[in-house]
Amino acid sequence: MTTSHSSTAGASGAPAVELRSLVKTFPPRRGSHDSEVRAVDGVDLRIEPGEVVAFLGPNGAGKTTTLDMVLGLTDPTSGSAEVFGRRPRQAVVTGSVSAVLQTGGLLRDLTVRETVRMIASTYAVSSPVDEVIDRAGLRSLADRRVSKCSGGEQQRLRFALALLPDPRLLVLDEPTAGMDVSARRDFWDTMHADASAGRTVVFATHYLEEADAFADRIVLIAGGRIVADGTTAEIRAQASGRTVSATLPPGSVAESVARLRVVDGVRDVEERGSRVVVTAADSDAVARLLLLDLGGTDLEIVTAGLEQAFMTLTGDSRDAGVVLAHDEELAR
Ligand SMILES: Nc1ncnc2c1ncn2[C@@H]1O[C@H](COP(=O)(O)OP(=O)(O)OP(=O)(O)O)[C@@H](O)[C@H]1O
Repeated sequence: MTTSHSSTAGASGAPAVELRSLVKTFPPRRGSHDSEVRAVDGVDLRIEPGEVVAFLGPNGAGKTTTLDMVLGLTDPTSGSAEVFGRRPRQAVVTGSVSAVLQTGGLLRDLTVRETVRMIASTYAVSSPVDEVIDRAGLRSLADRRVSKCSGGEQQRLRFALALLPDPRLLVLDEPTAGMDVSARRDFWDTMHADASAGRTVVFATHYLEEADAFADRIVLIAGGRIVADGTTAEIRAQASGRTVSATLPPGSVAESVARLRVVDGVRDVEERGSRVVVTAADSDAVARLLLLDLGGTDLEIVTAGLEQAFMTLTGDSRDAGVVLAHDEELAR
């Protein structure tokens, strides 16, 4: 299959996306005493043509607001966003960038093919309808009404629509939210095939494994800032270390936690009832202290995985909606 987009090189050699000191604030909610919300708080980022980049972060991290500025849907409070060296709105108008958003935009009574044909007719130049349907993996569903398509199939249809202008940059904001594992896998299989043709792809996700499996590069966002940026392996290395946990004698936890916190190389000490979980560079020293001095039992030492790295870098985001569970099927 051939594609006509020339995403491996920007026309002027410009990066696909360049964000400089990007800030977006929102006023406090009416009647609230809170201060303004700094949704994006000084983001500098350069994405080269052809990269596949995941924005990974917990709820409220600032992913959507950042992508909205890349798409020209909202203006920065300060700083700048450029797409292939242009202002985002110009890039959208010329078809250099398009987006797959989570909701909206589909008419329930049209079929899949009718939908693609209708949107294609709004572009001055568009990819052929049947080619786009094929590329989005929709050939067998082309005559199905949108209302009869599953959530995952409707997302593939939105993907097909985003492909129509043959954009050099495709932006996807949590494209698989609400899909089950098998629908997510199907969606990413389709995306993999398309991205291998050299298109630049930037997507936001809560799913660690999705970022790991699909992106070349992960940009970890928390509190409106980039807290890590690199390949999965690099991110793991940035937060390398081991987790040592043990059960402590009743009544001794608070004192032991205080002692553990001041040990050289200890990054984090967490209390879980009578157990403590310590993240440290030197796990042997911590294990010795726990067993010999603090009366610890049931010792466990675990090498930090990507999940631990994520929590170390963002602060524990488990409650904020980041999906840390492994989906082995996705990570093929
Ligand atoms: N229009 C708005 N008015 C006020 N606050 C907003 C607005 N849009 C976003 N925010 C706030 O900005 C912060 C960042 O939100 P954003 O939607 O960018 O995060 P996110 O990382 O995409 O989160 P999620 O994964 O939950 O979609 C949040 O605190 C959010 O409540």
